[in-house]
Amino acid sequence: MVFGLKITVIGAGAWGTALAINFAQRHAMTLIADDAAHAAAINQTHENARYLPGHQLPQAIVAVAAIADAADADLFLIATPVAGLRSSLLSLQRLAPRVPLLWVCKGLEAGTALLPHQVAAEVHPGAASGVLTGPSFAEEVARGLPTAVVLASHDAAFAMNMANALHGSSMRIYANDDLIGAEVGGAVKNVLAIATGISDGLGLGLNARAALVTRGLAEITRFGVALGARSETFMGLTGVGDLILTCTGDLSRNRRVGFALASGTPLEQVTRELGHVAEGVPAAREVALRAEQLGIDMPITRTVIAVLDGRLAPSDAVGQLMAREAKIE
Ligand SMILES: NC(=O)C1=CN([C@@H]2O[C@H](COP(=O)(O)OP(=O)(O)OC[C@H]3O[C@@H](n4cnc5c(N)ncnc54)[C@H](O)[C@@H]3O)[C@@H](O)[C@H]2O)C=CC1
Ligand SMILES: O=C(CO)COP(=O)(O)O
Repeated sequence: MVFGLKITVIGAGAWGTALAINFAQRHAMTLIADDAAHAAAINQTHENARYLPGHQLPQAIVAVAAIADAADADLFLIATPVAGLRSSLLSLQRLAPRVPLLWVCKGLEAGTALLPHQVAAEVHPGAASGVLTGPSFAEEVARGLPTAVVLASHDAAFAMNMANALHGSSMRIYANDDLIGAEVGGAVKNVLAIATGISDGLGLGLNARAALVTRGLAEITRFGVALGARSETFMGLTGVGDLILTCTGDLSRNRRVGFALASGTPLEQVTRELGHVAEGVPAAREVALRAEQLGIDMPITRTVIAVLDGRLAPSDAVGQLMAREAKIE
């Protein structure tokens, strides 16, 4: 087998592990696990039982416990939640300041409301970088099912080179230079998946879900364009593509949060029992904050926050949206 790049994946959660399985067909993959015990378990069993149980990892994938143990890479893939992005970037800035990097997290940083590329610009501006994002459940990628995603970077040539390098028979990768649009689509669809989870959990029907998805797309587009994105990006994989997947696919953790809230489970218990990150929970407040600063109306996002904060019962949430005055579409 011919190996292309030496790739270090930072974060051996569900998504980092699934991407490592896919890319191991063409590249030499190292996974940074949570700790030494997690790395040892992955290396012994060739399975990541903590985050992606039931999927065999190719023997060639090696897990280690620290970035310093795998700093000699051609490419870094940051696969932590947004909450781990800044610290990962700081480590890379120190250990491998010129090595290209990609992130795959979807959200806005809690406390700063920054998009991932804005965090990267702050702490690690020296390396070529971008986001890999789009409609892609880890479970299906790990099974080798066909998936299409987008590699977006402000540097169009870098996006094309990386798309070519990572592209494979079960993962089609399109290049795009609308980094803002790609990141906004990925961040806000998680909030809307909580909304459709609530609606479906309450049994409000397919009409209500289609309304939430469509009006949600209008919300994403208004927000993204105000931040400098191109509106057509939201008609692509990272916009409507990921929105449909996450709002309707039962593999979505954010959708599952909505379902559990609809059944009356408190948020704290829902997130604890999930065992994985649900980025829509922290992102909702950051999106609303940024939208308010921009003067953008995001009623579905606002309603999701009211439910997350316990100020609005899930059973009243969709009714409240329906009760808004008639307006032009
Ligand atoms: N699972 C999926 O299907 C997909 C996930 N994503 C995105 O990828 C990112 C990671 O998601 P998953 O791997 O599914 O999450 P996960 O919950 O399965 O795993 C998260 C991993 O990051 C580590 N982590 C958690 N908080 C951290 C922090 N503050 N600093 C450093 N490391 C931390 C955990 O220990 C774990 O190894 C999220 O932003 C998610 O939205 C994107 C596409 C698909
Ligand atoms: O981003 C995803 C699919 O594209 C995964 O969504 P969840 O985090 O809701 O599972």
